[in-house]
Amino acid sequence: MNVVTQIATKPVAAARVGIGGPVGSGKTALVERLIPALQARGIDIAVITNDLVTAEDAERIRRSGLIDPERVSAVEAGACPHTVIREDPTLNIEAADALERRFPGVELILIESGGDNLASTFSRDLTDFWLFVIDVAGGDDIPRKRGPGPIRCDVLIINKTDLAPHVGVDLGRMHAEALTVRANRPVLLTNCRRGEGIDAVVAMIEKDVLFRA
Ligand SMILES: Nc1nc2c(ncn2[C@@H]2O[C@H](COP(=O)(O)OP(=O)(O)OP(=O)(O)O)[C@@H](O)[C@H]2O)c(=O)[nH]1
Repeated sequence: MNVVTQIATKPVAAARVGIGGPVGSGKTALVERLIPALQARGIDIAVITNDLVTAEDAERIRRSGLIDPERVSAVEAGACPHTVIREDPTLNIEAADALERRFPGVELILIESGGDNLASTFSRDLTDFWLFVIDVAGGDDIPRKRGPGPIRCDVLIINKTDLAPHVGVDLGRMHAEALTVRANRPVLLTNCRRGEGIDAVVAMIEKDVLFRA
């Protein structure tokens, strides 16, 4: 087989999108909102979750009925999950490769992981694009703390916008400060409880990850 034929017949790998952020910020809730929204756009997806010593998040998504449970893989980090999404992402790369072999049409793999609070980042060997989820109830000073997660991610998601009035957060100011510390790179607002703001996240994935018009 010549080189041109080899390239033409090589299966196209799925895009890999990381979803990181502090414990409880709403990463799994975002995945649960993204699954039906992406499927409605005809996007073939699979999911990987990273947990410390359990498969809690994977089990929750499998039970949700939103996706074929076989399309959900769990990586048990055994240590702080940032180890397996940044320092040595071998386990996650193997899990993603296995999903691609099993589901050859898969176009997008969502890789959820908590980790080192505001310091967690994804290795570029693992992900093509990554989102970092913080939440309003965690405090409006989070963007100002300039953690590597909120600063370096491709898009910062500020979730739980519904809680702003209850925790005394000025959402407009928090959004503006997040844009400032990120030098105007994308910041999106979501309410995963009610599904608000999800369309904008899907549109960004379609445009910037899947390169669909
Ligand atoms: N009010 C409100 N609650 C939310 C929202 N998104 C998530 N939650 C709630 O916040 C809690 C944590 O959400 P999860 O999706 O489990 O958070 P997580 O980041 O996946 O948590 P870990 O996997 O433990 O790191 C749950 O009780 C959710 O129902 C939101 O937009 N608004």
